[in-house]
Amino acid sequence: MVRAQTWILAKHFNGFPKESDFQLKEEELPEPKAGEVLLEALFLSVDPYMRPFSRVRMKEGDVMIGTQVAKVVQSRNAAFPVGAHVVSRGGWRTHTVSDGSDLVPVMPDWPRDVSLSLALGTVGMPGLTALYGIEEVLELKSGETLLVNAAAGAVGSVAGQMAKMKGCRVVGSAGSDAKVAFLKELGFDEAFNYKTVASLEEALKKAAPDGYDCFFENVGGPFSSVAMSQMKDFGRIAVCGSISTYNDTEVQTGPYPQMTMIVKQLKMEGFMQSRWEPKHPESLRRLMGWLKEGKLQSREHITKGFENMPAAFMGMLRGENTGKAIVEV
Ligand SMILES: NC(=O)C1=CN([C@@H]2O[C@H](COP(=O)(O)OP(=O)(O)OC[C@H]3O[C@@H](n4cnc5c(N)ncnc54)[C@H](OP(=O)(O)O)[C@@H]3O)[C@@H](O)[C@H]2O)C=CC1
Ligand SMILES: C/C=C/C(C)=O
Repeated sequence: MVRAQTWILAKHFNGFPKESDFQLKEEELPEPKAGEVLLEALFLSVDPYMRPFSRVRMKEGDVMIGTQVAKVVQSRNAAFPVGAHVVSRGGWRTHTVSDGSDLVPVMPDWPRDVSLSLALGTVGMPGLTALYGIEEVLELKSGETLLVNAAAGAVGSVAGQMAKMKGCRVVGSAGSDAKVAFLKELGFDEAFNYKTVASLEEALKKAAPDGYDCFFENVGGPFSSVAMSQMKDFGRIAVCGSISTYNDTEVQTGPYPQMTMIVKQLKMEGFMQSRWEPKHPESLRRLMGWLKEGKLQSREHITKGFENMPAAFMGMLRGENTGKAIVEV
């Protein structure tokens, strides 16, 4: 018998999440049956989607949704032997009994000198999101100018670096001066702190006086409207996320984008990285290749202790993370 800890959604979030919306529970897990494995979590991912998806995909009392890198500690499933590392969609749990259907083995030949936590970040779902946004949605081309917001985060930092690899001019916005310095370290051509600039419009104009060919949108809300007005004619916008709206209790309205889109003849496409799932293995190999070649830098914001999952989640929503937010058990 193993005693597992889980974090439960005690109460649907109303506005910004509170400590009391979560509840830590303990349970005794049964021994794995034929075809099952017992997993021990090593690293848990802290992702923005948990905020909006908790509302549509969860009910109160459910284990918080999420992915983790886990080690197989008991196995009655030949596909997942003891000692294997997997990415599991088991949620906020220290231990999980799984029949294997929600498990993806960590890439074979994962280098010893690369932390397995990156399978939740640069060489995982956020890295894939950046890659598909840049290549499949924007079809970014050499010489183009790209704007990325939430640029110092897990997705934005990879999107910006990929654009640099493609020979683009890249402008990033982020919420602190330390994050702006990080973006410069990554090779962004221009970066600014959207919280302290006197005018977002002026900051965007100053960074790219001729406007933007492409916009990798992670933030939504008022930032989006201002950025849209700075697009070049026939500009392309990849709508990846809308984090500035996730905690809203009332729907934000206007300014409405239609006239700007018509006059500038813009193309705007929302996407989920899961659309390209068949490409994931090859895409992960490409991300790992760039990492090993030193073309892609990766930063993590690691919080220690499973008991700190809610704090890490709320901290990420407040912008405390530079790079990928992770909890190490
Ligand atoms: N479509 C898809 O398939 C996927 C979409 N996403 C989306 O991509 C975006 C980035 O995700 P990810 O890289 O994992 O997260 P990050 O690592 O970027 O962490 C979230 C960051 O969002 C910023 N932020 C929080 N609140 C606001 C706000 N009100 N206004 C502006 N910025 C804010 C903070 O940075 P700062 O200090 O700069 O404000 C914070 O650090 C999210 O919108 C997420 O939902 C992520 C994965 C898949
Ligand atoms: C899969 C992730 C989706 C968002 C919106 O974060």
